Amino acid sequence: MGGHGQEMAAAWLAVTDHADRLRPQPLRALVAQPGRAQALTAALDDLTLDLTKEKLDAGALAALISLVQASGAPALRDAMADGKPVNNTENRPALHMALRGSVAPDTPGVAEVAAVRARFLAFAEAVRSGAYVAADGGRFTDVINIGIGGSDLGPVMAVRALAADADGPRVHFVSNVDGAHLADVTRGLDPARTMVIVASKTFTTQETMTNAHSARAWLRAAAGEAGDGHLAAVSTNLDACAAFGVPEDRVFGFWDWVGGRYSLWGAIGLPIAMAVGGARFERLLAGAAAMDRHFLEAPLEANLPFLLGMVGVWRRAMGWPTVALIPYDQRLERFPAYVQQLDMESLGKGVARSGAPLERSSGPVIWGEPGTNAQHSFFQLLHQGTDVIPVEFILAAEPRETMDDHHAKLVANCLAQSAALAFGRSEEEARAEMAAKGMDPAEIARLAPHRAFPGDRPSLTILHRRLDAFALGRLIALYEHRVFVEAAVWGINPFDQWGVELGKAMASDLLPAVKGGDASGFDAGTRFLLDRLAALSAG
Ligand SMILES: O=P(O)(O)OC[C@H]1O[C@H](O)[C@H](O)[C@@H](O)[C@@H]1O
Repeated sequence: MGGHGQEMAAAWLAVTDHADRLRPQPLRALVAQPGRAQALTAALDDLTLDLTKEKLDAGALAALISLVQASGAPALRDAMADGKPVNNTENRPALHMALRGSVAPDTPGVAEVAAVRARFLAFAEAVRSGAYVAADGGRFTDVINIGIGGSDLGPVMAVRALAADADGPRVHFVSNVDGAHLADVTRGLDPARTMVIVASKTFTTQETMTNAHSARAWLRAAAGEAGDGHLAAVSTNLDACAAFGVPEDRVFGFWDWVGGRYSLWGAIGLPIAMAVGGARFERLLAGAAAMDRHFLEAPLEANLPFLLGMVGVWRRAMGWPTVALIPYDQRLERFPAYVQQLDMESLGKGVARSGAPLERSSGPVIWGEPGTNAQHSFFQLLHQGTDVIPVEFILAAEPRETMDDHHAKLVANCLAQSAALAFGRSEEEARAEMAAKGMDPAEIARLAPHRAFPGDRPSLTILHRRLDAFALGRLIALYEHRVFVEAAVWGINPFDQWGVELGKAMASDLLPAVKGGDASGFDAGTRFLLDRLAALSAG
């Protein structure tokens, strides 16, 4: 697996040559080239990827396709779908596609997927319908999901994204070990009416277990031991769930071949099913499965995840280290946070699959907030700052809320931003505009440099018909597979996350000292902070 040295070196050289050729070419000129829409857009049904405002052209794209081919990414994709151990540092397959029916059912390890799905969807329906009731015989009105990382971000993102379809209990999320999180979520909730799902692949994560114990105490304070009937668990660690006091019939399992950040398609998705019901959850899976088919079958030049991956590789070749992800969709407000984990935990690596140091930059810094809000805060820097920050816009043609002309305004703003970033406004244009308003010439001269926009800032737009469960599933799977493509080209294993371990281990070591124990073994800086903390909390 992986590319062959010489072929890869030549393919990289071609890509960097194109990057050097295109870097000085203004987007104004590139976008005006004929045939750009044919060469730089692609679609899967209504889902459209517009790369016309990326600093790319057909020649650069062809070089990127050759690079992808030389890297062996298509063969690695097929190996993933076949259940081969593509997660080479943990010696296991990465079979999240099995959770939406996109791998052969006889693939080793996936036999239980459908049965577990049927169980957790039935449980969600029982809570929603009132067939499964609270200790006092009444219905559950609220659900709290306790989990962190992949056991939180997918569900919280999806539940917010699908708010238009929410017809079940209200679903809340607690992730942070900061007691403020649990306190703020439980304040105003009635423990007699609340179900708590403890979601943790390992069932050992400090934050989740701490919150789980406190939440169980909150339930028990209201209903005694019967409060335990309000608990459910999602984990691969069934013994630990039993030890925590959740009986088997309310424990929903998954498998070590699902990474946390790829797990919302299985039982980790229980809070989504609680909020919107099993039928919509199946639509979410169907949307992801449609993207899986496309990823597995479409030719590279028309394959959305491959194209998006190539753009990611291209941006690093151009020297741009960060990406702003800006959904023009309020309900996708947690999508950037979700993609942060998906992308940065997968691609934030400095060594290749072989363990050799990477020769090139790998995953970018991803960040973002929904538009139009972002326009009124950090877009200043995107337009006039000294760094080029590529933007990914996400936009639906149809709103879920038809309210006056809100949606037309949202759309106009999104299109305006990508055009403004690409084309800017020259100093001459700024001057002419001020002159047309009759401004004083000295004032025009003074302000022109401040009112000019350099432009030439790339972006892409992902457009779909409307945000529903199917479209959301498709969009998430698009980003999942894009990460896979980038990892394959850079030669990274995207399925491990050893980089989160060190801080966890140090936190365990520090806990006794924070509680007042011996701190002499720690470094001087840490001892200073421990002393200050002790002084401040005492005083
Ligand atoms: O589901 P859990 O085992 O509680 O893990 C929760 C999260 O914590 C880990 O440290 C990883 O960084 C994440 O990939 C994971 O999703």
